[in-house]
Amino acid sequence: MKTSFYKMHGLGNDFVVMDERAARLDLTPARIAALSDRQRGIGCDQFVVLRPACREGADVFVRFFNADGSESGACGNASRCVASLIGRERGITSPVLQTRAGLLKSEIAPDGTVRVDMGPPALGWRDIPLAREVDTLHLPLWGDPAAASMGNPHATVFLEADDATDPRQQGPVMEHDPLFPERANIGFAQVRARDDMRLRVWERGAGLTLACGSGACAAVVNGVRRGLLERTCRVEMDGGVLSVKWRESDGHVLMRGPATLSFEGSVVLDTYPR
Ligand SMILES: N[C@@H](CCC[C@H](N)C(=O)O)C(=O)O
Repeated sequence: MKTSFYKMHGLGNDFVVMDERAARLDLTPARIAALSDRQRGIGCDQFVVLRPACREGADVFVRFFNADGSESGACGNASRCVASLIGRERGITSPVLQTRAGLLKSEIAPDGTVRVDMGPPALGWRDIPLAREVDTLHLPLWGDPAAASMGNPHATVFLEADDATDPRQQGPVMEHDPLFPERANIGFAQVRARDDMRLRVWERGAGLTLACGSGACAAVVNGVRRGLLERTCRVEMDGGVLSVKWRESDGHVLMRGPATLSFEGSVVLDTYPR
């Protein structure tokens, strides 16, 4: 029996989306990792599963998995993609996504770009989470990173504009540092102006990706906390640009960017190890 999927991306951060709203699929972490494999499976950075919403006001419940099969509470780029999918399916412009990190409101603009309210960041060491009490604005790690959770753990290193650090060297070491009991996504930011930043993100469970939505939100929050950025900032990643605003009135972080459907396909799940 074939199971259909959507292949989508947000600025080149790519996703396989499977729908469990009508019936549960036999998706174990091992099978998700096998399907996410770029040589032996469909291939993606994150694997997204849709379920029926169980919270009042939500249109769909979304679960995010990394390519290694681990689950994450948040994924900014996939949230925009799912919002655009649900918007098209239901003919609505403001889908509400239920996630492990809470309800996320979205707005689809006439040009197809999507704004997602990612909610407020969590900045306390227990909430990120960190293994012990430290100043979350200055972690005792290489590069003096700042930490924040956007529903998933992030640390942002602020590099000089001409710094040649390769995220593939420092990223995996920092992802697995014992200070992060659930591992972490590591952002490498270069502030170019108070409203303009370049960012590369080594993602937990997926490696270096072309863009990371929650990483862009965390980097803006950390840049503002460090006094380096304004609350509204352009974030340029290798896959393109996101616009991020850390709203003063309620502390929510708003992220706007594109959401693209690449193709639809189908796969025989039983041929993948479970
Ligand atoms: N690509 C994402 C984040 C995906 C999850 C992350 N790797 C984690 O494990 O927390 C985004 O766009 O936010």
